[in-house]
Amino acid sequence: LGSMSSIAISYGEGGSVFCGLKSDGSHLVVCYGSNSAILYGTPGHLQFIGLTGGDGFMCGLLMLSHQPYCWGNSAFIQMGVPQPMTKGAEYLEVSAGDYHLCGLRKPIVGRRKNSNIISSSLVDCWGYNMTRNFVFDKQLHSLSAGSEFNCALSSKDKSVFCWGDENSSQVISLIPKEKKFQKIAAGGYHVCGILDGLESRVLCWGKSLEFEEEVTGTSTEEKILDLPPKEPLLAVVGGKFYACGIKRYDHSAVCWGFFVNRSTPAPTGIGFYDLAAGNYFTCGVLTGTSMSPVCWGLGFPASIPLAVSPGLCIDTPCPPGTHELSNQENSPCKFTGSHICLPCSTSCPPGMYQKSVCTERSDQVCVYNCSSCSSHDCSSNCSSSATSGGKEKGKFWSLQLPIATAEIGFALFLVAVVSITAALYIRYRLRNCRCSENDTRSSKDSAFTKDNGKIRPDLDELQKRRRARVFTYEELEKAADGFKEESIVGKGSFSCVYKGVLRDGTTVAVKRAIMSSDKQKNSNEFRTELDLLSRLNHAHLLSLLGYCEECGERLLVYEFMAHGSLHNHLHGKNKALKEQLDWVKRVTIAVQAARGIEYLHGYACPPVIHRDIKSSNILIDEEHNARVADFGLSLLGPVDSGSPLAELPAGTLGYLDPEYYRLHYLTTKSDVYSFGVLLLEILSGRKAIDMHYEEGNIVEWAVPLIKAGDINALLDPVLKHPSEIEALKRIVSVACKCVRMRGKDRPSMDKVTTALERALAQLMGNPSSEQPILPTEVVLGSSRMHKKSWRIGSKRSGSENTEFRGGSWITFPSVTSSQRRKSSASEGDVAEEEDEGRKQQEALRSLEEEIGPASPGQSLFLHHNF
Ligand SMILES: Nc1ncnc2c1ncn2[C@@H]1O[C@H](COP(=O)(O)OP(=O)(O)OP(=O)(O)O)[C@@H](O)[C@H]1O
Repeated sequence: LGSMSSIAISYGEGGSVFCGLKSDGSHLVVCYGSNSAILYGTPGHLQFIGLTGGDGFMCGLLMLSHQPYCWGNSAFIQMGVPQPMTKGAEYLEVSAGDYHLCGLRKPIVGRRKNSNIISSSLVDCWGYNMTRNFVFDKQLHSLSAGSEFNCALSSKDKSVFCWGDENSSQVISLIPKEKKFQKIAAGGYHVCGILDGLESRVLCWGKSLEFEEEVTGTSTEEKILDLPPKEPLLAVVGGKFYACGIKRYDHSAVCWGFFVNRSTPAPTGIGFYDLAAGNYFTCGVLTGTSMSPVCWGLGFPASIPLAVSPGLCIDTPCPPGTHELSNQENSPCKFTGSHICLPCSTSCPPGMYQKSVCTERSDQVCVYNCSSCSSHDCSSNCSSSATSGGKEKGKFWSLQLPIATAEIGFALFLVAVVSITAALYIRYRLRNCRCSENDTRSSKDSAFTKDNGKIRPDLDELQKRRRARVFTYEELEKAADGFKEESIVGKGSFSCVYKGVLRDGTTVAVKRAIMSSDKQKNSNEFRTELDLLSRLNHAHLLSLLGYCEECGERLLVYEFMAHGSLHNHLHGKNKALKEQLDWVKRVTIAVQAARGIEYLHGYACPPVIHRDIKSSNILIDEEHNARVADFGLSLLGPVDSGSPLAELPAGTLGYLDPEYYRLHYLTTKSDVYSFGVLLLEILSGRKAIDMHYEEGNIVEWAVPLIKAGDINALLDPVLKHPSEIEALKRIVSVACKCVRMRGKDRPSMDKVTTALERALAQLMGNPSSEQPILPTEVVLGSSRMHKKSWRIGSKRSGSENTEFRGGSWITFPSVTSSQRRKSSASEGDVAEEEDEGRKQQEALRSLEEEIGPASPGQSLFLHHNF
């Protein structure tokens, strides 16, 4: 509803969405909220001049073509560039009502002077019985759409002109005659305008106001009525049955009209640059440098983490009565000569007087008249400014300093008490997370003994407790041969990895953090990795043996993985390595990696989200077993995947969950997406991002192939197709589900693991899907931490769960694979999987998930790894 702006709202049954132009001057749009059709349809790569929203859809005016472009869902308007579109038509403004969109055309240049046409306006509308070209014999501006009608201001006499469905709105017959307006805003069934002149009073009319009688006469529990403010306003917007405005003197928001009872009121004490209204809620951009959006009312999007542009960028000088948005280091208008114009405040609040007038560059400044203070704000402001100068200052401080110091001291004490209590509580809660009895060791059981004054690890104890050993720098330097270039086995973004041999002959990998300017980041990642790795124990997670933190050096010591990373096998220079990785080995690696991740998600308490699942973090040991490595970015996740962490995106592009990087929703399903990319990489042998392909992103490349049933084009050409091609199809289907756009539509890791295990069994010539899952050690002959008691066809007892090692503060319940299967089976997964096997081909074709990762062209993808 309302006029085009840098921010817009969509509402309706599909959910509420707030969209705004980014505050970085890119003119790109970003949206938050709950209507997935809008969120996933947001054209992140298109630049817009301004935005407008309706019921279930959002539209913007494209910077390049000056034509509207809509996304979301509407039964009345075609999404994309609305049709029919007059060839070459260009628009100055667009505005959306509930089910329609109108655009005010640019005046056509080159017409004869004095012809009537020059003072005409062309308005094109689409949707709700309005799809036609309107020609009005007056020049119009400030187009503003209500539910089922439109209004605009006449440039000549500043009068209001409206058209559309008069029956529902009755705004046309009620237009106040001979009134001049600076601005107007159409709402559901009413229009509000700011009257021309210094008073800047608001005047509203329309059918919405008839509700006054209904409301006052009936239950005030249901609706609340507020009358329009008397103060001068800067801006006005219209909701369904209400309107909101920005007050001239303090930029605060005020709303009037009818509100459903549970609506939150407009926030007080804060100023706004601009507002946008939906049906029952309003959002505004806060004044100051934060430019953060804030919403109120009913049913608004819960959290909007990103700053947005506070206005439209124009390239003409700011008109009288407005001033340029100044002193912004990161101006929202990057194009030369373009700027945002904000209305001048014309009067000062009571008790204040104008210190300087509004200029083109800055707004007026109001200060308190200290000689006649009558409000608390004035007194406190005047006393602080008075005491801030001359002798008074010294006196003030001599009186205030001890009080301030005492206050600060008390505050610090309080913070310390609260922090300690919180820390103790968290520790207590985490202890309660433990399910294993082994964890309840006394802290006196130190794993370290004193040897000649130096702390030395008690290896037996360490082995039992699986705690990290503390190494000296000297020890590790020696082990890694002085950290010479020749000892390097790999490099990451924040570290170099060296091969080393400890004094006892153990071959280790020493990960040495590269000192970057962002020391805090390094340090945080180091500690996260250390904390997590020293506590997590699983056959398919890389074991941390110890660490060293001396003189600013941070080193982690891991088991050495003789065969390097999966990335190196699949994409390294040595082509033979890739060929050696046959289908059984590849799928085994996938199963093992899945088991490691499943353990992080399902068996640790609280769950751990890896956040950086990718082929270079899947390492392969001497016996070709896969281990998930690199917990530098890991987070302890929410207990259920339905409560996402609002985290800023981190990870490796190409593997990043779109929901995570677009909406900052981080759940265990973000790892599932990355794992899906990894599966596609294993199946196809191509990199996650590969600019040699037309579709640089593997998901964009693979999913259409899968949907078309062209599995042959997907599978790595280096390997011959296995006789059990159905097994690979099963994995292809799993991968496709993992990379679904919505996290909630992706399977959980335990389901992924079960499906992969079945596929592996099938691939190895075991056709029965009833067959128990093949343990890794049988496939690859590993002796590491596994019992080899299992044989194909044998039954496995619940106590034979040897995959999970030792306990720790993160709980690892003794759940066996078979138990896992049972629990899955209870959810009907087994049946689903079997069914899936039969309907494989059919399912592949009917995959309807909307796949749309960010295009590789986006700068986002220009990442170090590729
Ligand atoms: N324990 C290990 N044994 C053998 N090689 C290893 C080991 N750990 C890491 N490497 C090698 O070092 C490389 C770099 O590892 P590292 O974890 O530092 O970075 P990365 O995960 O590849 O990248 P980034 O840190 O940017 O995510 C790995 O790809 C792997 O080839």
